[in-house]
Amino acid sequence: MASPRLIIDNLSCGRGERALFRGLSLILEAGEAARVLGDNGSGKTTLLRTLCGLHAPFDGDVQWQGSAPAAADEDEPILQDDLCFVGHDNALNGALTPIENLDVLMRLSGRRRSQKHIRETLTSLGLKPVANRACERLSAGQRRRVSLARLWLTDAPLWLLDEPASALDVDARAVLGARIAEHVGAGGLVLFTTHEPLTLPDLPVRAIELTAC
Ligand SMILES: Nc1ncnc2c1ncn2[C@@H]1O[C@H](COP(=O)(O)OP(=O)(O)OP(=O)(O)O)[C@@H](O)[C@H]1O
Repeated sequence: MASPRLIIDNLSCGRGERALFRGLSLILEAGEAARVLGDNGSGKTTLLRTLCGLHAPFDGDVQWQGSAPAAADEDEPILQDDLCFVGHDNALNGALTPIENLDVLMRLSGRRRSQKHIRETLTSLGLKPVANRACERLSAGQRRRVSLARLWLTDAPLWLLDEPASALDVDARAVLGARIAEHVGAGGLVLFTTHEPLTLPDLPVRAIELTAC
């Protein structure tokens, strides 16, 4: 099987009728990480959501594993099996525990993970004491860690991460940075945004600047 590759060709994106950026082209190969740069409101989240198929691009083309992402209004699952999207929001149900939330999120991405595996992952991220507590009763940083735990549970090659370090303390940011570097070192691809300091050890990171319309 060919190496995974994300191709973005002359992409223009926006919200509603309003275009935000134009002319974005990028080829992200296996073993590469790229950071999307731009001011608040420049369209970084819109870009990542478009790449997932949650919005249709205004113009241009996106290819992942040789095909365009599923359109948001199709009956098929929006998230493809071979990408992991961690959005700005944590996508957690406040009434469910971290274990229950991760069970659901992994199933939605086409994977099943045992409770034991999920519990061990949460423990490794310092979340053992809250693993059975409703997520609405967790701190902001704890909720972000729960959401990011998917990065230890998924085997998807492409990660799209929107502000993954938000609400994380220094130690958790270091753990996240090491996990991203490990994934890329193993041939994964990561496209991320961040306003927080995020160090990726020994990893060259390409910079992608959005050009405002
Ligand atoms: N649901 C929505 N409907 C209409 N416009 C939206 C919606 N969500 C965001 N926008 C607008 O789209 C623009 C781009 O938003 P986006 O979230 O992509 O920016 P961003 O670069 O990720 O910003 P930040 O750095 O603040 O996270 C903003 O002007 C925002 O007001």
